[in-house]
Amino acid sequence: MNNKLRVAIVGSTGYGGVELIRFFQNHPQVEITSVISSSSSGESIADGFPHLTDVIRRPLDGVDPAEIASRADLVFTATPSGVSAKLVPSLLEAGLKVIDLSGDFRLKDGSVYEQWYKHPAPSAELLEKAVYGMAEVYGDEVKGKDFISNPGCYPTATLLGLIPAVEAGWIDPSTIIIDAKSGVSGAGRGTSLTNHYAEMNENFKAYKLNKHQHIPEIEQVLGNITGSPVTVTFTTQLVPMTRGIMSTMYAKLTGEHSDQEIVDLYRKYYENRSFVRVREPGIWPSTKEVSGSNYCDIGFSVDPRTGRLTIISVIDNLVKGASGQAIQNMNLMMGWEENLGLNMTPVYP
Ligand SMILES: NC(=O)C1=CN([C@@H]2O[C@H](COP(=O)(O)OP(=O)(O)OC[C@H]3O[C@@H](n4cnc5c(N)ncnc54)[C@H](OP(=O)(O)O)[C@@H]3O)[C@@H](O)[C@H]2O)C=CC1
Ligand SMILES: CC(=O)N[C@@H](CCC(=O)OP(=O)(O)O)C(=O)O
Repeated sequence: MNNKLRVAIVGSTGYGGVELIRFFQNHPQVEITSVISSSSSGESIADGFPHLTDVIRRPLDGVDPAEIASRADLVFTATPSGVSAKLVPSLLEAGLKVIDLSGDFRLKDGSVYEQWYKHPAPSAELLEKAVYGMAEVYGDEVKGKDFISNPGCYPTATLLGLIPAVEAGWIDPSTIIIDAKSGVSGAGRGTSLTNHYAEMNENFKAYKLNKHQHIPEIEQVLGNITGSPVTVTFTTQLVPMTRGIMSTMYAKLTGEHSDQEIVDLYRKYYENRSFVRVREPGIWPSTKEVSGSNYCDIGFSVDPRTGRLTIISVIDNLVKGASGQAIQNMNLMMGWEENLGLNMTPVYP
């Protein structure tokens, strides 16, 4: 008898969706029983993604919560913000466990969501119910739960880089500046002028300055840790590469600490966690060193002249920033080892 967890993917024809499919090929406890599309049901996913030829043989299903519940136990919603907010309530009502990859359920205050996302917020009850699945920080809260809101890509790189120092009180949260860069797959598969090859190749551009929807997510988590409101300066930039996020953070140190002390603090914080790798002093990570993997690599530099700490944190936006982290959350929900199916060595070079 097959005792595998039956999994469905809504938004399977997007970048997050196909990344889930790639990782599930190596997961011993999961069977994909439905790949779902709102626009191409009945077609083969390999029509749009020839790299999935012979990987997924069943045709795409439509978006019907009752039908999904008859085929699967758990559903990933890799759908745009606004879509997840409308769809997830019916999936939960149908009795499915849900892991949502969008930003729709991350912010606990609906009015803050509406201010930054410009869509009607989900109900207060569902915002309360959604567990923010940053496994390294809130893993215990994820265990055994039915509904997880997967963190954003930039917040994942940024928060994993900041939290140990903020929690220890070693940096002043009011001085945090975050300079973040992303590859273009962060914007999804839909084409736009901004992501057009001729616009992005050999180019480097800032966008959504002081207006990015991930600002309140970062501030919500840091505020919960410090116990008082935190505001951050957050700049996002597109770089001409496919995958990867580098988040570079600057903050004032509250006391004197060496690079080695910072490294020791972070190694202690992430002790026994599979996916955060803390670099030796003077060795800083690059995006290629995590590409295709669920790792977040972090490096530091203390500047005794300015009293500031620089933190560099890198992830693959589609893996640790989206689908890999979502699978890590699924593993924790199900009471499995968090790294099940995720032990992928980065693709290098
Ligand atoms: N790309 C990234 O690095 C990250 C993305 N995210 C978030 O994850 C989610 C998915 O992102 P990504 O895969 O990049 O996005 P894509 O744009 O690549 O894919 C989104 C998919 O959603 C499906 N979709 C669109 N409208 C509907 C609808 N009304 N009902 C059901 N499905 C619909 C589409 O497929 P179809 O038309 O076949 O239904 C589409 O393929 C987004 O919320 C994104 O913000 C989070 C972290 C990182
Ligand atoms: C490069 C790029 O465009 N990235 C996207 C990330 C969007 C995303 O992941 O959105 P949610 O997490 O809010 O769902 C952006 O900056 O808006």
